[in-house]
Amino acid sequence: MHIRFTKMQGAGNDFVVLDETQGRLGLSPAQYRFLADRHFGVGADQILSVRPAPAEGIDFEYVIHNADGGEVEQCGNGARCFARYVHDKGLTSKTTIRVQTLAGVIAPELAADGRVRVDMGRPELQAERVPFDASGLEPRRQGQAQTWSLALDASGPWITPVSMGNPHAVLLVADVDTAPVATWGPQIEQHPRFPQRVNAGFLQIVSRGEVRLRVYERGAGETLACGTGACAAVVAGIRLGLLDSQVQVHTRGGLLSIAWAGADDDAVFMTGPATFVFDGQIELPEVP
Ligand SMILES: N[C@@H](CCC[C@H](N)C(=O)O)C(=O)O
Repeated sequence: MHIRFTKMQGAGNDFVVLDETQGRLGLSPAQYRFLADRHFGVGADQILSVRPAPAEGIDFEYVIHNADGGEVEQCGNGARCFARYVHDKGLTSKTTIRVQTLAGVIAPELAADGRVRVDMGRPELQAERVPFDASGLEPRRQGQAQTWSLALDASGPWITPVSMGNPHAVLLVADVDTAPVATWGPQIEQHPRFPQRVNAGFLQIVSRGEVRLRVYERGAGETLACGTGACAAVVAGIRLGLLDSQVQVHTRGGLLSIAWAGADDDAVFMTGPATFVFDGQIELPEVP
């Protein structure tokens, strides 16, 4: 099968975007993995599919597959690229679009400066809803947050579980450059207390309005940036009493601005870049 695609990136988190507004391509998990493969395919952290609106009041459906071929609930950097794609490819003239994801409706908005601002919805901090299995564990309270030990070694790590529609475990580190992302990342991602696996965020507090962040993503490994990871890290940092409501998040691939007013019902807002890289076409192998 021969398909057309667009390569995009948001703060270095890179995507293959597929237009399925005129009909589904019906790709298998192995074909998503092929597209994401950096040696044999195009190369991407996630594959984003643009589908027609599933209901009244919604503009598009946004479907996300990780590089491992699994479908996931949410992707923040992808949401910005999705909005830039549907607007610049002429699929809509709206500058604020309502997008259905597996995790609910989000609302990206194209800003005048070229960046995209996304209402990412409200975070979920109830451990069992992330989901995180805390049975038999004693939490440690810090500020308004609870942290839990994953008992990987004597130091913990102590994590704050947060859902942004997809699951995150946020842990504080002194320096992201020396944090054990490559060793702890996969262990946290696969930890049995996270029944749906998890994205692991390593958060360094620089000041009350500035952090550095590295994320080992579920189904993709460490990426240059993770939008939902940035939202989850700022929510955790605010609840831990360490951050104010507007935070600049430095990732390895760029800067994301996150705002959260701090109450359970408040939505998290993320602003950042969304960049077109190239259009292409590729022959997909017929793999199930
Ligand atoms: N890169 C993303 C998150 C993509 C999904 C994630 N790996 C998961 O499995 O939940 C972002 O920018 O949010």
